[in-house]
Amino acid sequence: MKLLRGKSLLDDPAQNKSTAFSREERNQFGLRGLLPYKVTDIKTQQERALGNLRRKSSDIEKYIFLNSLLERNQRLFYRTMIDHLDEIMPLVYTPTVGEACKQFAHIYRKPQGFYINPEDRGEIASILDNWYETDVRIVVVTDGERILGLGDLGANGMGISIGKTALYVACGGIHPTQCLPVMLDVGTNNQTLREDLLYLGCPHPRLTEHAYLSLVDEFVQAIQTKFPNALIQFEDFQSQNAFDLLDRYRKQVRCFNDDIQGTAAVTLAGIYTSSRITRKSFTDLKIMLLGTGSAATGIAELMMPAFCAAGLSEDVARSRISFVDRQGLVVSSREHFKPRIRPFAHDHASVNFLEAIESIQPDVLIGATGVAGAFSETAIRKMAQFNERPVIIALSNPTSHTECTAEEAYRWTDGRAIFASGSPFPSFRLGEKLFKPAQGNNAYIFPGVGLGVIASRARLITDSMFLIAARVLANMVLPEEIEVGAIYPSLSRIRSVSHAIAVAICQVAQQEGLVDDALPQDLTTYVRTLMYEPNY
Ligand SMILES: NC(=O)C1=CN([C@@H]2O[C@H](COP(=O)(O)OP(=O)(O)OC[C@H]3O[C@@H](n4cnc5c(N)ncnc54)[C@H](OP(=O)(O)O)[C@@H]3O)[C@@H](O)[C@H]2O)C=CC1
Ligand SMILES: CC(=O)C(=O)O
Ligand SMILES: [Mg+2]
Repeated sequence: MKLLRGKSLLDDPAQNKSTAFSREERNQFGLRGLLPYKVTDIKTQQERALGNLRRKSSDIEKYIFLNSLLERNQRLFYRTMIDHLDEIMPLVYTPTVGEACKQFAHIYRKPQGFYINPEDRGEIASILDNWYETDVRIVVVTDGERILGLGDLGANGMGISIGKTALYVACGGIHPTQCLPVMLDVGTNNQTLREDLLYLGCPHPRLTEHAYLSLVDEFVQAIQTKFPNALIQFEDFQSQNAFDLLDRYRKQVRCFNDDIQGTAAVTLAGIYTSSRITRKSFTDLKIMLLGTGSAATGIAELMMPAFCAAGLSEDVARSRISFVDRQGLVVSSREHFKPRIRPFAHDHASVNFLEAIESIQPDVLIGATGVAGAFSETAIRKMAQFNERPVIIALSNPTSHTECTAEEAYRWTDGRAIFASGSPFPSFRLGEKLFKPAQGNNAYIFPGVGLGVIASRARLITDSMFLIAARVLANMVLPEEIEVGAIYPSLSRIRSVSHAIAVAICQVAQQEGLVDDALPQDLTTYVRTLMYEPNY
């Protein structure tokens, strides 16, 4: 790290300690006179930061404040975030990041991350030399076409890459210098954005077909060349591209798609835990998915090996999973199918969503539609008619797009629902009973997977890694959490979750022959020593 002095030192977010510079450091680094008298510690700085944060009157103002703190003093930002995850994660990540993406061009202060656009074609590898860090291990890339449930936000989608990298650091212990958020700006089909004077992305329609794919190819190749130890996380791509790119690279490149694979793992973990609460056997469960996009399809495709590993035949496993789309239950008599959904079509009469619930009587209902209110009162009440404890997982983000709220799920089931949602809901009291809804978000998975891949230097990222991540996550839910109906561990333990997932990923990587150099015997200690702890 380059040794800085004076104003340059105070302006460098990675090295700045601000008022925590000691008298000796102030002397040594030419800081005398540039700081007020008192030397404070990080805890006191945190108090000031939290006070300033809490004085802001809206979440988007809090987001702006936190972002500028990150730009001022990286260690103070991450220490505060880690110590106050319940309060800060919803401001840095969903739901606030959704609003921040919508307003990205209007609240823009300073460049963060890396922007690539079609004019960079043929030069991506060389312009990556402009990135000022050399040991990049995590690349989170989006093209902004499906940001949360908000649709095409073009280059404004950079907010999601930035938010995910903040979680890699805070929840997964990856060093900030090792993370690179990327916006692959291929244009936007969002006319309103294109006409917005302040919009900062390429104001033309999206690249498609060969022009699109060849740019992504060049980007992936350039990352391989420039940062050979990095993994690439594809985030918030439109569904067809998401699957096409994953299929294209997953056997050659250390990469995964978070919306497909990370979401599948967190949902599977929730399903495992729910059967501890309902005392139903995992292999008896019937799962119904509303939506047939990246998240829902990924879940079904990971449920299959999970069911089969638990003893079901492929046919029986498949019969336990049903999809509902805009037309109703996906049935085999249909003429047109999405290819990945066809295997899950049921030999069943064509019925609408409500009739499908009534007829199939699923144990678990999962929403991945991006549509607010897609779980109606009638749908939830039906689930509660034949399930003592209906499992309702409303994955869609941000909160304004959730299939149902926590309060609705509990009220409409007289408090019997086992509920989780993509974005957080506050605790909720119904009569005497206090409910603490859990957050079913891939944030429980990708930081640990990333840490494990960094630790093992696994060449590829496989489905077995997501299966084990789900198992580890489920096993970490405590009896007292089960007691209040939570199917995920408390967020305050997310770093331990990531650590445990990473250790398991190292083991799988070794078993699958994806590791070149032998790993230390004591993986638990080894992985822990890799985890970044922000302190001065
Ligand atoms: N909690 C978490 O960790 C995660 C949450 N998500 C959230 O899940 C949501 C979906 O993401 P993703 O799968 O990637 O998005 P996609 O766009 O790939 O899929 C959305 C799906 O929902 C379907 N759909 C839309 N409206 C309805 C409706 N009224 N009835 C039935 N189906 C409907 C769409 O149908 P059609 O194909 O016909 O348009 C499409 O199949 C988003 O809100 C996202 O934020 C995603 C990843 C992780
Ligand atoms: C959580 C997430 O990845 C999404 O909503 O897209
Ligand atoms: Mg996503």
